[in-house]
Amino acid sequence: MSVSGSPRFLIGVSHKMYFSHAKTVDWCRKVAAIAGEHPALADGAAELFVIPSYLSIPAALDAFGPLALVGAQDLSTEDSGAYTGEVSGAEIAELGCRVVEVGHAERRRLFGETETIVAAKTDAALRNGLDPVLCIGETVRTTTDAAIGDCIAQVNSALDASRQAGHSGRVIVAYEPHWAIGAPEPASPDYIREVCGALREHVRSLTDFPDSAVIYGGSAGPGLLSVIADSVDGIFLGRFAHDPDALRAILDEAAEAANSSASAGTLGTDAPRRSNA
Ligand SMILES: O=C[C@H](O)COP(=O)(O)O
Repeated sequence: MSVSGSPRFLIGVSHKMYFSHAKTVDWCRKVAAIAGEHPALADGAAELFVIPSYLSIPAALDAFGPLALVGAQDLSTEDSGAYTGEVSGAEIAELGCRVVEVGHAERRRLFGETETIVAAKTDAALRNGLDPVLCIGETVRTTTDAAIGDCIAQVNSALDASRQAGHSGRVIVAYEPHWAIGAPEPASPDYIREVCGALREHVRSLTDFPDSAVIYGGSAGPGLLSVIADSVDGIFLGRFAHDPDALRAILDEAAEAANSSASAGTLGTDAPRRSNA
């Protein structure tokens, strides 16, 4: 059975700083070959986005063509000027990127990114026509209620500058509990379901940011999407997508989960509302 309408699951991968340029090119070619023949992408069950290092963006764009959205791991708060070492959203968009990561836990923890900077970067993405992959999450393991409160506050804070400037667009909220990043395993399925379910409800109420979505990241890998599919719009992968075959397995899961929800008649309610895919 094929899935009609908007892609049901966003499957994102960030390479962080793990790969050399040569390794990135090799990975992109292998994953593009998988994506080109995978029914999940052909049927609209999944949409892939790939975030390599800045220098490998043109090669990733070449390797994937229309098979995946390509993005950057960070962007400047500014669009041009005397900001040595920075890369603007304008240039990222000019290259053909469609998404950009903002506020990843590692940038907050290692590079001092504050809520104010995250909000400025989210706005820089939106005003340049890029979908921010807005990374949020509680720093320490806590109750789901506390995590939900913390995460909703982070989403609202990140969107504040754009609201004031009147900029809107699709925001891909990547819920990544900091304690689950770089860990042996993800947060438990029940924990993810509860937090992502509440976040999804909140994000769907943000009428200034239509088509927005909530995906889970933090040691995600094969086997996870199948058990959290009812509560998320996708997953965000790091280390456990380094093997291209792992990504194939996750696309298999996306196809199966999308077909099950279509058979159960829940696709219309679960599917992220999309306009620019
Ligand atoms: O950007 C991706 C996330 O931080 C997850 O990374 P990880 O799966 O290697 O923990």
